[in-house]
Amino acid sequence: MSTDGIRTVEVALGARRYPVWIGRGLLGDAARWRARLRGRHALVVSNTTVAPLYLERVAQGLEGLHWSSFLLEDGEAHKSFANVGRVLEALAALGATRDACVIALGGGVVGDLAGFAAACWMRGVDFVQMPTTLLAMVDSSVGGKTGVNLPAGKNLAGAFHQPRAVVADIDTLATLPDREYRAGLAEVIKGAAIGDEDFFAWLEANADALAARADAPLAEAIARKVRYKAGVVARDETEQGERALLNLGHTFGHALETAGRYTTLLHGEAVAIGMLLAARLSERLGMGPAADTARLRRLLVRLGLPTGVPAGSDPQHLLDRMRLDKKNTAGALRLILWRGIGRAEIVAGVPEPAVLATLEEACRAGQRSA
Ligand SMILES: O=C(O)C(=O)C[C@@H](O)[C@H](O)[C@H](O)COP(=O)(O)O
Repeated sequence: MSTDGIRTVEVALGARRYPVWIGRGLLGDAARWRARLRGRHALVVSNTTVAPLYLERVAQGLEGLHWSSFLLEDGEAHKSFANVGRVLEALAALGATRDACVIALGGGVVGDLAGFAAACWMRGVDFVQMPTTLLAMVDSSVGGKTGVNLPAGKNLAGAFHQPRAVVADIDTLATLPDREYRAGLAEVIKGAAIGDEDFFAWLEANADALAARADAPLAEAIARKVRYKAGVVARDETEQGERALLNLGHTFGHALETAGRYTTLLHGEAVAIGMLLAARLSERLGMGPAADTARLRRLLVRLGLPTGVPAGSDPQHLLDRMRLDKKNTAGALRLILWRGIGRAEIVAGVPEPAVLATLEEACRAGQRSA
């Protein structure tokens, strides 16, 4: 950590390496991030919830540039192709040239969509991530996965396009609703569950402090998760191997999100449920110890996250959704399973009957608790 309390994690991608700055007051610290903007045009993409709170702070740093803003409606349901088209129209209206920069000010939806628009405009211009949710800070803003949802599934269209910088201003979390904050903690837990048992134990020890948003543990949790993810991305930028591990809980989670038309569960909530389903499936396949599933469940519950599928979920429908996951190969499910805390594994050819049985069991339990 530097003397001003800002932590820097570097995503080491050679000539395209970039910093993730984590700390307080960063949106107003234009001297730092403005240096990452190359040209004279900037388009700030945000949403109708975040812009009234933070757009002005960013705007002060854009003085002297030719810039404008484009606001989305808030929510995952707006991460659509139609809205990418609208962002591209806004870039055209701005007269943005190839050295323009798109600034994503908001959560994961804003970041993914704005990044995808940046990847498309004139075949690719710079973008800077300014995440304002915990989930975006610890996960979606880092690593260059951009894209949109289709009615058929989550994130089915997109591009790898790395940002020029990630500006994670922890002050913005002060206005984040509790439900969204907890959803972000799911992505923190995920990192530990995949590959860092010590971090998992640290999360258990600090769960109450994190639930209360205590300053120091929160900054530490963000930095640890970002450091973990940055390492994976640097080793496997385009998910040819190891990076797929970051998808723990996502195949189940994406199916749940899509089945609920992106309105029932927040992404982090779906990931929490999905991780538990992956753990239960691993148990069923004789891979993961039941004690670790229970430990994962306890931590999720302590941090206020859901652990059961929504009432009315249909197992066969969820399985059908899972067949369209990007990790699959022709005719075979490829899932992230685990051998216990800190030991996730990529498993190809997962038998569908076992997946269906896991879903059926979860849906029966969901029915009982409805
Ligand atoms: O960065 C990654 O790689 C991840 O898988 C992180 C996920 O948590 C994130 O939700 C990601 O956007 C999902 O990617 P997808 O490839 O499953 O659509």
